[in-house]
Amino acid sequence: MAEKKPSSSSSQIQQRSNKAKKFKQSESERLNSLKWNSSLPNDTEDDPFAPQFVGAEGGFLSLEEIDECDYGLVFPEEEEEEESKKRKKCEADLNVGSSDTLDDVPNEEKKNNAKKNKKKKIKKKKKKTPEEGAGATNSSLPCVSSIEEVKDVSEVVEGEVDIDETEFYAWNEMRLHPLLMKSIYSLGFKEPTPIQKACVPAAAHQGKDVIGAAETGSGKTLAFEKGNGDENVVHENPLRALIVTPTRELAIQVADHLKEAAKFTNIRVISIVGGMSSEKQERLLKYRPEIIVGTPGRLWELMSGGDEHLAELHSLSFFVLDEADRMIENGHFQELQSIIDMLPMSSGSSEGDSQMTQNCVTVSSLQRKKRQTFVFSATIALSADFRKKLKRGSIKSKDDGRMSSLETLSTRAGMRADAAIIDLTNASIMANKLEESLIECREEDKDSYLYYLLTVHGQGRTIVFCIAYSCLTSYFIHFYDPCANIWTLHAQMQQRSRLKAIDRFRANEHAVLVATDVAARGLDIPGVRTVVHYQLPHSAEVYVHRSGRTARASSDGCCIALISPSDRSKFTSLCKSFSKESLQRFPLDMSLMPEITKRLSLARQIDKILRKDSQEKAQKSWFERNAEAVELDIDDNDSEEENVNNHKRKKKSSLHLQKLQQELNSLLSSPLRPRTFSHRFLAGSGVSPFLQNQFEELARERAGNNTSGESKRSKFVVIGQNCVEPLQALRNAGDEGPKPLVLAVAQHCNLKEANGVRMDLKENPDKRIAVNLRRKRKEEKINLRDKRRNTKKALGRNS
Ligand SMILES: Nc1ncnc2c1ncn2[C@@H]1O[C@H](COP(=O)(O)OP(=O)(O)OP(=O)(O)O)[C@@H](O)[C@H]1O
Repeated sequence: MAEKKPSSSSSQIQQRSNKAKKFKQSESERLNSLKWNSSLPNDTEDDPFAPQFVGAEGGFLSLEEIDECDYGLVFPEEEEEEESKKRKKCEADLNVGSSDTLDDVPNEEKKNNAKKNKKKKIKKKKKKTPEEGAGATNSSLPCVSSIEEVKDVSEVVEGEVDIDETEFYAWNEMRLHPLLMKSIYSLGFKEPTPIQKACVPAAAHQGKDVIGAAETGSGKTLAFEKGNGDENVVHENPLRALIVTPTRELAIQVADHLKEAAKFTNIRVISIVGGMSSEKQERLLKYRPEIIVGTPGRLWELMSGGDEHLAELHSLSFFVLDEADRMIENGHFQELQSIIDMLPMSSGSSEGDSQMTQNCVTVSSLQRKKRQTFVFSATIALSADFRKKLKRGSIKSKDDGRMSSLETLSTRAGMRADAAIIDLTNASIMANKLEESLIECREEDKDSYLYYLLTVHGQGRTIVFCIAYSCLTSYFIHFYDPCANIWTLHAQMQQRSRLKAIDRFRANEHAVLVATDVAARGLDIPGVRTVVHYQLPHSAEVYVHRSGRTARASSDGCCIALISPSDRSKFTSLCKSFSKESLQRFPLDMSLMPEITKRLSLARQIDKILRKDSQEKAQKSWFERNAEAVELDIDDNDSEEENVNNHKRKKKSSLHLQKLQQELNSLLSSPLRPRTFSHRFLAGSGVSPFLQNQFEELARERAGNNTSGESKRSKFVVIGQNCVEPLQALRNAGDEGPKPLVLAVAQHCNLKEANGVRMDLKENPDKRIAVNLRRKRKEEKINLRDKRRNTKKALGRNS
């Protein structure tokens, strides 16, 4: 019988695998001569994970030590295909799961992703030579056939991302894993931020624990992602990294960042947070993802419920506390304490302590030593005397009763005494490019000033922070913008609505988010230009985090605090904690305030009537419902006269309501007018999209009403628009030079005329007052002179 010839593709696979084996052999000889600097122990005898995770001389795997098979960098052997298929299925499920968890992802986005994937595939196909193409078809990972190719990272990414390798010099210096570098290229991060530069070598190359403090928006998330990204993949999928964050939104955001950073690897990331279906999360945990990001409450719920994957804390290589100082605040997160107690103890703790780990498998001391702990926050350094300790670089290994709770927690989490302590915060703790300012006003006028900021300067995204959501009553939100570019976020909302609010806020570049402090920490939404502190927070830390939602990642932004007399002392002590003498006052055009006050007063009256009505209805229906429940017939005991009076009262109130509504609508349909409003031109210190819409609406209305040729006189033209953001307004106020022209709406004029005529330059109120005074004095002088002349004349006549 003729011998069956192996198919050409299988012989190619065979050749490839032989080539890879030969290469590996020669590489391992070369590796023996390489030095590896590591703080980790060399003794790996009793460490079951050592072969996979620890380099030849301890620490992370070096680039030369990377086994390409673990990254899917060689084409899968035939017997591996089955497993690869299984894995892909799991991944697909996980993806479905995660998008389920965030099932508010707009369909369009999903479609775009699908399109992108398609594009990528086409690109890859084009690049492949015939031999490359043969084996690569089964790999879900990039088509790299040998480790030599992996070394030149730019080649791996070529064709998908435009790369000038020299631009990424600083990253290349860090010798990160090629697949991680690929993600960095695709993210377009040209160079590491200072905190990344400081943390990555300590964490990834020296294997150290890290306590990191750096300003908000400085890239701390990616600083600990490096540790995770340098991972190897193990087919038994133990839990490798556990990241704990204080809020659900932050956990989901960090998980998304990690997914992005690990997108070219097989590493799977899920978020475990409260407010979402725990059954679904349990199902996702069955796929044994390597990285879990979660909030303490739900994590502990599932852990204590006996989830197998979560109980495998002995396999943990990385334990991260993000926004650590928030989690140790008094009365918060008892669950975090419990989770930490489940961790196998580090070498710093006594052996006996490991008995505390009830659900955990008992592990060797070596495994415990191998776990790295990372603690991050922008405001760690603010807490008590921790800053001094950070500077001295002294973290005590034993609780002598004088440690701060953060130190206690770090120690309990197994933080080693030689942890790298990186404090990059400046004296003021705030982000470098953040401009702070304040508006002093009465408590009851805060709504008016907020309305002013949003209508006159509403460019870019704005977050308005308050302590309790109820302080900014719904009337403001409805009346400010009925076409609803304003969203709310607070803890009483359902989790799905919370995520939806964030998505919608992200989707519109001029949206407003009214939020409580659940949004203060960690939320990374690009394009937030302004943060308004409608109410001051209870602590300096929260002020820093709130303000840090703008001016992120080297961009600029501003925050404005509304300070009422009762806020003054709180604000002074807040400024003291940042060593600030004074803050700039936000420049205001007070001539707009009377009209704003009028609009708000109408809106308040309307809201009062509506609320009274709905309360009455609710009371009535409550009474009727209860009567019905006990089968009571309700007699209408009111006399005829009372009924008539009631009816009259209701009619009167509804007429009044109608009138108020009409009045408000007519005000809202025209732009804000300054007190000294010229019907020829209108100019302001800045025009928000909202105001701009109003102008345009008005111009359209005028054009519609006047179709004849003689309509020129009543035509509105919107010209010379040059929006002024709050930040710009602040900077202009500081400038000595002329203020920018902003907008002119010209009645009965053409563009030329409008440009040529007087524009209202944005003046500072003090200047205006001075001009008025001068004019008054001049008038008084003239009057006096005339009087004197008259008396002289009269005297002359008499004599
Ligand atoms: N090397 C980099 N180059 C450019 N942008 C980066 C870099 N690293 C991170 N970023 C971006 O900077 C933004 C802020 O990063 P991140 O959320 O990690 O900041 P953070 O320090 O954790 O802030 P916070 O203290 O407020 O939580 C993110 O949008 C991130 O994508």
